[in-house]
Amino acid sequence: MEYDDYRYQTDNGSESGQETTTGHKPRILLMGLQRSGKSSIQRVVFNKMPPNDTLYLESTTKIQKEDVTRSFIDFQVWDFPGQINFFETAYDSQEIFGEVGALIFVIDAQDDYREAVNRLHYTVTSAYRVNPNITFEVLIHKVDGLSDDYKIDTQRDIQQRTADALADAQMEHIQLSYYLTSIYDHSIYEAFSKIIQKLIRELPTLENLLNVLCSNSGIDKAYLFDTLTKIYIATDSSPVDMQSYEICSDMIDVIIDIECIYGAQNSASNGTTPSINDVEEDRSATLSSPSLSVGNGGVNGFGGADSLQEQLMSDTSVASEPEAEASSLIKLTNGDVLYLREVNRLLVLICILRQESFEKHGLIDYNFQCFKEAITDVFEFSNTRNKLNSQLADGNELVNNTSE
Ligand SMILES: Nc1nc2c(ncn2[C@@H]2O[C@H](COP(=O)(O)OP(=O)(O)OP(=O)(O)O)[C@@H](O)[C@H]2O)c(=O)[nH]1
Repeated sequence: MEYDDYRYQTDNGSESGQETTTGHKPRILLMGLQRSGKSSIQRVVFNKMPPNDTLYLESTTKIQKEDVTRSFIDFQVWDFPGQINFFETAYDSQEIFGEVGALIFVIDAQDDYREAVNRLHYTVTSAYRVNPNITFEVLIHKVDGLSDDYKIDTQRDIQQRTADALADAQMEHIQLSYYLTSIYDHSIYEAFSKIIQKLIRELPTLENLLNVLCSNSGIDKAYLFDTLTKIYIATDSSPVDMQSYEICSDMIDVIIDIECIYGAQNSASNGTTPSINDVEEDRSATLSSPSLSVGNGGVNGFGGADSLQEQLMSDTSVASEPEAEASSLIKLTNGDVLYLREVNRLLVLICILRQESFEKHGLIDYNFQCFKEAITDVFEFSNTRNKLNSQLADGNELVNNTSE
């Protein structure tokens, strides 16, 4: 099974599999006023840029299109320059907005946001006229500098102004979702997780599978993460609390760092299996059969964290590597256990459970194998359906061309 088989196609804009037939990937647009933080968000979430480095980003002058690769989430992110109006007749708005999955509008909450709200209204109503299937998402961004009360007030005010403007334009049926975000904490990943989940056709099935896994294995909370972006693509139906999400997301970083130091690649070259079962962190982390990294190069000692991220971004050999499975266990001082299992090279499952429940880990492992097989079936099925849809659409195109 190649890793491409696990990638999703969005449902948006087509039951007919439009994205596949045109060869275009589903798009996520980042729009908003100048300096609102669009490029920073793109770099931090998808290119692993440290948040502080965004201080030196230059203003975007034309649309920056980027394919997200080596990720389960197979799409394009378009970063728009804030100063240009893309609904003017000089631009082909059908071409830009026709196939969009989500339009994310970024508002700088540390600035006077009245102009941004006007632009949001204009953008949403104009894009909706071109493509009513777009999901509209509003990031009330840079909230790191704001008090909790002020954050809530700002969100309420922006929501109210936007709702009033849409009502005046008799377009109150347009749905907008709001998120308070910052690149300096997990809120931006949490927001993207929710945004991406709306575009995943298989989400209800994934949630059901996670519910079954949790209830049969004594797991309190389970997240299915895209390893590269740390976006969770599904979770079970128990409520998500920021703390559990943050700790699971941090676990990915811990494992990648450990993998980077003790990783499998160098032992692959000398033919031995790395034995790192006794890696003692202060939280007693154990890691077995590590393969979370997707690089093929050597391990670069303690300076390796960056190089692993680089490998993550640059390696092209991932698809041809044989599948191996990473797992990891971190015991927390409060008696909880974090348990990570690699589903495939792009996805990891991270569970939170009580230490007593983990004593039956044979059962958990067995249930995980069933879960993994079910996930594989779901994506194989989706993949086959996408291919069929694409062949059907190609056939229709051929018929149309011949009849012309
Ligand atoms: N405090 C804070 N600053 C942020 C955050 N996100 C971005 N910034 C800063 O905002 C400034 C502008 O960010 P950019 O990403 O260049 O903004 P942009 O929207 O792409 O701007 P244009 O390309 O001109 O349209 C940079 O100095 C960032 O460091 C955030 O979450 N919090």
